[in-house]
Amino acid sequence: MSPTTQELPQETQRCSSALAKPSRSLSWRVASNLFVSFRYAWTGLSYAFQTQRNFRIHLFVGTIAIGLSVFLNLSRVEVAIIGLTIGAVLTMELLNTAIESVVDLTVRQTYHELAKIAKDCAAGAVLISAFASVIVACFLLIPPLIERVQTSWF
Ligand SMILES: Nc1ncnc2c1ncn2[C@@H]1O[C@H](COP(=O)(O)OP(=O)(O)OP(=O)(O)O)[C@@H](O)[C@H]1O
Repeated sequence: MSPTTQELPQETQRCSSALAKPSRSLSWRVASNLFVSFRYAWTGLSYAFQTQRNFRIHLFVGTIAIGLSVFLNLSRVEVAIIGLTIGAVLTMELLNTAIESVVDLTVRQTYHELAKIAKDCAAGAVLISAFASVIVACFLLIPPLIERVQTSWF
């Protein structure tokens, strides 16, 4: 049987009532306007760039892929598809970093099976998106690249 409202611990009641409000009163700070929101988002991107080696690798490879697609005169749709896949990989990497931080905040340096599942699944999501982007790049970049090499060499 579920406990009545009076039986719930005070902290749980406080959290429940805070969650019911749209003001997000549980948050330590809420962005006051759109500009401030963008500044926080930039801080997150900058944190990921400085601390996550994989994020830097994906950004580097993505920049090469976009440069190559422009150099090879790919159609606008093809460049857009490549851009979307790069965006997906970087987004997954950021979400992976966010999940890692929340897990570390929750369990600190103790081993927990659920912490392992959360981190492994987040890492798996990055892997899937990276794998998909490699397939897309193979289909869209390799054939015109081979063609370009053949016409310039032979
Ligand atoms: N608190 C924990 N409890 C159980 N397993 C953990 C815990 N912390 C980390 N692990 C295991 O160690 C692995 C590596 O942890 P880490 O925090 O470096 O994540 P990661 O996804 O490999 O990091 P990155 O994306 O930066 O390479 C996790 O995938 C998970 O299997």
